[in-house]
Amino acid sequence: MTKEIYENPDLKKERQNCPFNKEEITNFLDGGKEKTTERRQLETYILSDEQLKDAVPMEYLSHADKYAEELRKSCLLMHKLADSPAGQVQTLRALMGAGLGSAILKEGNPIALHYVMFIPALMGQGTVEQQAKWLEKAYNLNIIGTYAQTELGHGTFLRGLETKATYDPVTKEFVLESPSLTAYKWWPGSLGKTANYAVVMAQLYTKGKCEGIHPFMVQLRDEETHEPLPGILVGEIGPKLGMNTNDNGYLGFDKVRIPREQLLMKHSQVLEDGTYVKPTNSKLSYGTMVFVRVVVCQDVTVNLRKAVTIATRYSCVRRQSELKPGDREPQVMDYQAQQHKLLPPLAATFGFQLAADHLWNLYNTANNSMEQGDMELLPDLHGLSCALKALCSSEAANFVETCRQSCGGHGYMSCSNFPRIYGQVTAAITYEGENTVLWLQVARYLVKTRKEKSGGLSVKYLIDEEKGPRTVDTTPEGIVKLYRRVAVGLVDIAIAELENNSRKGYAPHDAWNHAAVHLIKAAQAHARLFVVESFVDSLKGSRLSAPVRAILSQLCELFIIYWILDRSGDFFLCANLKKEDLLQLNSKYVQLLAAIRPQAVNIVDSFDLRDEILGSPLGCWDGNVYQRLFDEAAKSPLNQKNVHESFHKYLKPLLKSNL
Ligand SMILES: CCC/C=C/C(=O)SCCNC(=O)CCNC(=O)[C@H](O)C(C)(C)COP(=O)([O-])OP(=O)([O-])OC[C@H]1O[C@@H](n2cnc3c(N)ncnc32)[C@H](O)[C@@H]1OP(=O)([O-])[O-]
Ligand SMILES: Cc1cc2nc3c(=O)[nH]c(=O)nc-3n(C[C@H](O)[C@H](O)[C@H](O)COP(=O)(O)OP(=O)(O)OC[C@H]3O[C@@H](n4cnc5c(N)ncnc54)[C@H](O)[C@@H]3O)c2cc1C
Repeated sequence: MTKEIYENPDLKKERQNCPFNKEEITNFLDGGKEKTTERRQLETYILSDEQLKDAVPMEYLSHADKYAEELRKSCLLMHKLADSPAGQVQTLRALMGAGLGSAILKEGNPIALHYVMFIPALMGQGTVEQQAKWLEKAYNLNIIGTYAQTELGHGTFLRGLETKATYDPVTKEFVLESPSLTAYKWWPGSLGKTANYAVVMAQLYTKGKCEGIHPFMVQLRDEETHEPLPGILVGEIGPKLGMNTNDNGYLGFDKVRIPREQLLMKHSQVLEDGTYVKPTNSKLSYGTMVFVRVVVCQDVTVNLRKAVTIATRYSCVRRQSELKPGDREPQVMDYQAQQHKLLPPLAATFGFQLAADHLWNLYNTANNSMEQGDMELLPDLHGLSCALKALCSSEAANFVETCRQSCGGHGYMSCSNFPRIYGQVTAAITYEGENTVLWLQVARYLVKTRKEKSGGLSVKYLIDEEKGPRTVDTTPEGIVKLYRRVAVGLVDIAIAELENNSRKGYAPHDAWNHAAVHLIKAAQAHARLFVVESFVDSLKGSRLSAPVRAILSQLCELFIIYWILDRSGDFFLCANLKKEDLLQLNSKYVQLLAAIRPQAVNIVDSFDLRDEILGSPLGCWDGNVYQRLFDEAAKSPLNQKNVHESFHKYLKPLLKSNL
């Protein structure tokens, strides 16, 4: 006899008469039918392993036990790599990302940095010989590494890092030193307890001169005992807002000697006699960060998809208040206010993914040409990776918090999974370049392009002036033009501010600092333009069935209007927008909310996120929210006995004390 599968009647209704093929959207997001099949096989392979399941929710474990438990699962996952149906590379990608990996390693993967930064740093910064020496060991997990750059005193300002690597031509070694407390490395993931090697970024001194920061391969711990090597002072930095089992650590050096060959010398070298050989571009040593910024865009998008799926399903199960006097309480999703909270982030997941795909393609093209010595694409790659990393992470963090709020009190439970998702997304605002700092990097590129009339593909619009009348057209293509005018207009305002500051007698650096508010606005408008343009163009170019195209076009239109309504001042200022245009866009926006509302559950279903990946009683496919919340509460250690021992110790004496 087959067991009947429960499905909440409201969700069941939402799923009836879906006008589009959900599987087609799933394939579109996965990058093809075969990719979907592979992903599903991999998920079944990993998620069906009983040893990878948690005996108790992580929240109830101590800080140290959480780490040990996540490390246990992480190592087990590595053992499973060899037999994975998706092949090692695909499996690793899935396990390191915010999707499948987070279903198992909920609090953070203690060996993530090995794959996300250590191996990419070896590949991007090491010579062929150095790669031959360390890469195989790294792939075989004979060594586990991290990327140690940030210090207690400096994260953003890399030129200010204090760790010193001084070349000694007599012994042909570098001497690593942390000259002060603020020179201690602070933050690198996996550094606290897991890694035994690190790529360490340090100021290179040779022949009495500082040549700036360079990457060094450094062994931190004994390969057998795991004890720190002499002169290495290493530990964990303690609990954080999220990602608590990433064992972020600290690291100091007390005159640690390493052979000359451990400077990663792909781009610059120190010869035996101490002669320094410069790289073709001084920023090539920043390459590992560029790679991770590209990956972050994809990661925060997957996290946003999870948050939106949880909030959307819950909002269709949850009934509250009275919409029509005397009627049954409505699904909270039927309030326009709730649609306004959830449908823009739902649409954003598509916009961000399509922009992130463009960035990934640019990364690969630029990297291939840089391997041939051609650096032409580097400024555009740096500009776009900073712009999209900053935009996707900050918007996603705000959207995730809105999703949490949209679930009322239950969204505040740890088991809702919002705290973890938020902890991960908001971290991405800070790591890999704090967003404000990245916006200012983008602005530097925009101002330079506009003034010098030269720049890469992503900023071409700043060189080619718009021709023809500046009318307001509210078709998607017309709206892209409005965004373009805003981006150009805000760059011009920032430049005017810079010039104004110069006229006031400010030195260039002061003129820049006093124009920061305008510069950041311009950079944000540029990033938004890129996302909006990618969204509109990608839909035009893709081979989609009419029903799928129809729903994705509605989402696209909703999203690009949402941002205009959100920042209408910029559009009045720079794009000729009039009150009537805004009112027209406003009414189009609310019509779109109503038009998309009936398909919200079907759209999130098409993300095809398994319950284990969502990790939330509020977002499960079956909508059995209340029972699942109760089941979660039953796991609390406080519910294992009717009376807790602390009652006898503390509360009872107080109750009897007649205060
Ligand atoms: C899972 C995640 C774990 C997390 C890990 C981490 O967080 S790891 C830690 C992550 N930590 C961080 O992310 C730290 C964030 N901080 C930084 O990345 C840098 O200190 C900086 C970029 C803010 C400034 O650097 P600066 O003072 O050296 O530079 P400047 O401003 O004087 O500009 C000079 C020129 O260089 C150009 N240029 C700059 N960068 C790049 C690049 N990557 N590529 C190419 N070009 C680049 C720039 O455009 C400009 O060009 P122009 O106009 O002259 O043609
Ligand atoms: C979860 C997590 C994981 C991390 N993992 C790693 C890792 O694996 N390896 C590693 O090396 N590091 C890692 N980091 C460190 C991270 O890269 C830095 O924290 C980040 O680059 C910001 O630097 P900071 O902490 O020095 O901030 P600060 O630069 O001190 O920022 C403080 C404030 O000053 C502002 N500010 C700074 N400079 C400017 C400026 N020029 N103009 C205007 N405003 C400015 C910032 O916007 C911010 O508001 C991690 C951090 C986190 C949170």
